Amino acid sequence: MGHLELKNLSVQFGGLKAVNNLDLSVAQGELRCLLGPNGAGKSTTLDLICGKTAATSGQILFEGRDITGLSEHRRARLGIGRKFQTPSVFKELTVLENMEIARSQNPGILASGFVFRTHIRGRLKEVLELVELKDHVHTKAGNLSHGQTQWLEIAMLLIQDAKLILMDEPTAGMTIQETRRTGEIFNSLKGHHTMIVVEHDMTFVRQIAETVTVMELGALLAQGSIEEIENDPKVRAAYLGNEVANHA
Ligand SMILES: Nc1ncnc2c1ncn2[C@@H]1O[C@H](COP(=O)(O)OP(=O)(O)OP(=O)(O)O)[C@@H](O)[C@H]1O
Repeated sequence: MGHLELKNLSVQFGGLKAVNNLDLSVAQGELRCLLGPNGAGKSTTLDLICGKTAATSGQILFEGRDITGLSEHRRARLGIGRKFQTPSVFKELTVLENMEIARSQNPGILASGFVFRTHIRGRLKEVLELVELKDHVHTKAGNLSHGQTQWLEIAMLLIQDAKLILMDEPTAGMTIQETRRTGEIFNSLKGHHTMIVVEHDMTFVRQIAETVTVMELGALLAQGSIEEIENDPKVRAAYLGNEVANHA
């Protein structure tokens, strides 16, 4: 039994089956890369898992529990964290204040900041060190670089102890150095957090990949190691051929 299981999952928007009878099993602590051409249904799959979109049919099991009918909020409470493409940090607040809010999940609890600091200082330090923001705790989030803002968001999911982290193109807009560092961060999270990462940057995918799942037209096209995927004629025809051509 995987940490997360999608069984025959579908969602239909009007006449379009954006996700079509998808089966997927992701093990505890695994980092799964999700690839596929534009419109393949990758983001919609993340929407279905976090509860932003309701499934038309099929099942979603998280830690063995059927969460298909639960609200987005309830799923978040169970430890499913989503990082969207657009950052959702509070720009006027510092890195530390953003982390405090993430931890409390309720801005009203800021008043208990002292208790917060004493209790989770160790973990906070560890997380901020990991994302290289420990020297920026008093920097306003609005003054961080693009890469740092993305890392702050990841740190906010980590401090919430998200068990399953869903990320949609986390390296979009990052420099080569920031992308590489993001890969190192993800690699160090393996085994501790289950992650599903939608990505187009193949250099990054090669850096972090364990099992790779490729979608096309809402369905599973291929699954395997990065070598298997890159050498799969079906995948090359549907996706990687274009990617290589686009980035040549
Ligand atoms: N809320 C919605 N209403 C109607 N159609 C939608 C909705 N969300 C997604 N779609 C459609 O579903 C299909 C799958 O979209 P999705 O964004 O999941 O693809 P993707 O694989 O993430 O693509 P990309 O790589 O471009 O982000 C697309 O044809 C999209 O237009």
